[in-house]
Amino acid sequence: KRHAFWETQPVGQFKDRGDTSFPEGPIELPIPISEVKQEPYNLPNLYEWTTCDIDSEETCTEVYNLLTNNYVEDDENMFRFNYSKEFIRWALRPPGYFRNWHIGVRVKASKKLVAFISGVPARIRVRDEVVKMAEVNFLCVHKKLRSKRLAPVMIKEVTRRVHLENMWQAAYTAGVVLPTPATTCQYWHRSLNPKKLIDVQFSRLGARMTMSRTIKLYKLPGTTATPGMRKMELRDVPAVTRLLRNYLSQFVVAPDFDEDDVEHWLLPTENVVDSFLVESPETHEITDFCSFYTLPSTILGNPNYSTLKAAYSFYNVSTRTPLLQLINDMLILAKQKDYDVFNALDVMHNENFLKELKFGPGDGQLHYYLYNYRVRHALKPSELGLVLL
Ligand SMILES: COc1cccc(CC(=N)NC(=O)c2cccnc2OC2CCNCC2)c1
Repeated sequence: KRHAFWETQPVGQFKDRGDTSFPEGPIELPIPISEVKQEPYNLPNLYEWTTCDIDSEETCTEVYNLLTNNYVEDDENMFRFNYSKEFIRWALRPPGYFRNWHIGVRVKASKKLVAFISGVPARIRVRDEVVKMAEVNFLCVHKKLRSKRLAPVMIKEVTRRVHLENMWQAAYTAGVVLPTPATTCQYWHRSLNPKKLIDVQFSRLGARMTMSRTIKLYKLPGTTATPGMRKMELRDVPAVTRLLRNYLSQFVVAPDFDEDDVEHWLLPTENVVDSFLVESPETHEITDFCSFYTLPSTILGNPNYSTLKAAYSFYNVSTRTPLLQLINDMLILAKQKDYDVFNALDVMHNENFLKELKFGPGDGQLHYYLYNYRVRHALKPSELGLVLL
């Protein structure tokens, strides 16, 4: 039965789509915390819940190894996301995070970690309402334990723990269609190292294209073009927060970032997140901002390469520098740091640069979901100002 689980949940149901009688907003109302189930859901007998303390080197390594061997692969099973340990620590410890939202499942007998799901708190604005939500991510069940219906009970357990913190909405993404996408995005890739991308079959040589012609097509200047472009520093947090809040205010769904959020999510962290800004050489005003996060992929079964070094567009704001020039400079910086590919979704204003800067469409879509929050009709990607990791 398709979506047997999701038809039991407070999410927009396919059968209700287009029915404008439903108001936009929460589907179920909050209940008193005392009425929330106080004890964890039952797991199949052989398994037990565990809270993963990712500050612990040992436990963080267990989560890293589980994801490295069992997390999301592309449609052709040629690549698997390979989030680094420092990325996992960054992703799971934003301001106000809850340790017990980092939920693992262990085999009782061996204590082996065989599944994981996480939530982090976020303030997400939907139109003119700021809603406290959990961003749920990294749902992973060991390959050997698939179709044991572990995922539904893990989703119910993270939901229960979110309810205990008096939060009633969540945001998540998936490559599969579930009831019911708030937005469906297309992903795009910009080759930085076309020879490697073709060798590992991430890309194909275009028709009537030679390798040398392809390398020339994607060649970038060695240095950036924008005067005053530099890495973001701690002292820039107030100005970047102002710039970003103003930019994000135009989208239907977007994070309601404050300075603590900007410091956590956007201050550069080596091999995790890179962010750059343009400081006007005349006025010293911060006029533009761009950022990407680092998410390598394991290359499955290639004799010459084991890792694809990928950058993912994060938040970009151009108020003075032309968007094309700002993003092209970010591509140049990523190439300087030896990234193989730069990925982006067609969210926010990204469609204004994708084709121009030689991004090619990916072969899949990323669906965004809101839990217990109905949006009248699916948003256009350009109305979405939220990038999940
Ligand atoms: C290249 O290696 C891959 C390894 C696993 C899956 C995919 C395809 C894919 N599913 N890509 C995306 O979901 C994607 C493409 C462009 C931008 N962000 C993305 O996903 C982000 C956001 C959602 N969580 C995963 C990372 C590619």
